[in-house]
Amino acid sequence: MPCNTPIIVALDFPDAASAVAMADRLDPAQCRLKVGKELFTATGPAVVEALQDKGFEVFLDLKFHDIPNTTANAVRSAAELGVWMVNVHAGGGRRMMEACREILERRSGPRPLLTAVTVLTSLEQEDLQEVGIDIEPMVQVQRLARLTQDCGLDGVVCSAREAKALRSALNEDFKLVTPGIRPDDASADDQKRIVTPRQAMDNGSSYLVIGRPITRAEDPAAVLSAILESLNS
Ligand SMILES: O=C(O)c1cc(=O)[nH]c(=O)n1[C@@H]1O[C@H](COP(=O)(O)O)[C@@H](O)[C@H]1O
Repeated sequence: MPCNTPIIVALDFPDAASAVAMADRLDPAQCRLKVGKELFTATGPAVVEALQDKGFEVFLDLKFHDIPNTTANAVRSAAELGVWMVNVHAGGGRRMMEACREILERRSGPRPLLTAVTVLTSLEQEDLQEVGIDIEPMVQVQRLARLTQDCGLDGVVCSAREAKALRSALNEDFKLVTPGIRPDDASADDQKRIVTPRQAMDNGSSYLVIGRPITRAEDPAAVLSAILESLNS
């Protein structure tokens, strides 16, 4: 059954067994799943296939950032896995992002959505300053989002705090993928630019990436259902 909700559950687990056990508690009609660096480094592509076999669409979140040739070939390898979405860092620049889009266009078969991370949701202004970026996160996100759209990618990963401003500045179908989502009663953990699920949707997010508030809950399916309900109320 195709998934028609905006929720992407981040499976940040150290091994395939834990990730698959979590997937078994979730419903592919209610969410997509995200495989990131921890899980993929530990297990390789097998876990992606196992999750797909259970009916889930998978966002392969490896945030590629390298020279254009290396990154584009990595994106092609991700596409060969049949994933629904793959991402790169917008900071890799125009030539890198264009090479990634072009390699997907040249390939036959289903094309994953290609998105670019703008400014990580764990960063705030002081963190940017320390790495030589003397502007507010919002300004840097807007700059990188415009560049990403210009390079022909499908969307960006950003905080839902920035989604409202981006939604009005970018094409209607440009995807805004927003992690750093926290229901009112949840701990922020290491996230800084956080937003509630409902507010994120009201701000114009296309997809909400949610990890620990669901995966560390005693009853992950119940938390997911409550979040979905909060979006409909
Ligand atoms: O690309 C991402 O998914 C991502 C980008 C970003 O700016 N911030 C961010 O938290 N993420 C990912 O989103 C997930 C958030 O997980 P929780 O903080 O547990 O909800 C993690 O898997 C992060 O790797």
